[in-house]
Amino acid sequence: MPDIILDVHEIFTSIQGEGPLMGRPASFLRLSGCVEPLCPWCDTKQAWGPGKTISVEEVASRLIALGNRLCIITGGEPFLQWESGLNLLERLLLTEGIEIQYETSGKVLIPADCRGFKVCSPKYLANIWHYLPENSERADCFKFVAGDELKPVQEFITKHNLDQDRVWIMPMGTGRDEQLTRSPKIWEFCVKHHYNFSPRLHTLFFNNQQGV
Ligand SMILES: Nc1nc2[nH]cc(C(=O)O)c2c(=O)[nH]1
Ligand code: SF4
Ligand SMILES: [Mg+2]
Repeated sequence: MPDIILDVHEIFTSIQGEGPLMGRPASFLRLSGCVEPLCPWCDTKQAWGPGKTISVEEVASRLIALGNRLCIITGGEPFLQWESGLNLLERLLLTEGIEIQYETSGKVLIPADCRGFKVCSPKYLANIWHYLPENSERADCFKFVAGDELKPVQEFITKHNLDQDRVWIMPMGTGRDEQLTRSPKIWEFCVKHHYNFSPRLHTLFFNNQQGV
C-alpha cells in the first residue's frame, strides 16, 4: 500500500504567539497549499505552493520528537489535507497525548470529526468575507486581524452571532512597528465591546522572520 502523505511547508518548535493559547510552547506544523482568494498581506506566501511530501508517520514522529505537549497545525489552509492524511495525523498525535490546535481561515468546511481545538481567522478581502457560515458552529473561537477598518469585523461578529468570549482581535502588521502603532486602537475596540485582545508575539519579538 502506498504511504499516506502530507504536503508540508515547515516543522518547527516555538511559542504560540496568538489567540487563546498564546504563550504556550508548541510544535508547529505548517502545511502547504491555500484557498483562493489569497490574501495580499499573507506573511506565509511561501506556503501557497507545493512543499515537501512526507509520510504521515514521519511527520508524526518529527512532531513527537520536538517534545512539546501542544501541536499547532497551520498553513496555508490545513483542512485542505484533512481527508488525504491530516485526519490520520490527528489520531497519531492524540494517541501520544499531544494536544492539537488548528489555525484555519474558515474558507473550507471545518471537518465535523476533527477533535482538536479550532481557531478560525476569517479573511476580509475586496469588501467581502471569504467564509463558510457553517464554520460558526464548528470553530471553537475566532481571531480577527484588524487594521483601520473595524466596522466589517463588528458586522461579522453580529451577523454570525458570535459570543464575545469566543472573539480575539489582533492588530494587523507584518512587522513589529506597524503592530505596535495599531495596538492602542484595537485595545480600545476590545475594551468597548468586551472582546479578547491578542498581540502577535512572534512578530513583536522577531519582526517578520519565518519559522518562529
Ligand atoms: N509563534 C507563532 N505563533 C503562531 N500562531 C499562529 C501562527 C500561524 O502562522 O498560523 C503562528 C506562527 O507562525 N508562529
Ligand atoms: S488564508 Fe492565511 S495562509 Fe492563506 S493567503 Fe490568507 S493569510 Fe495566507
Ligand atoms: Mg503566521
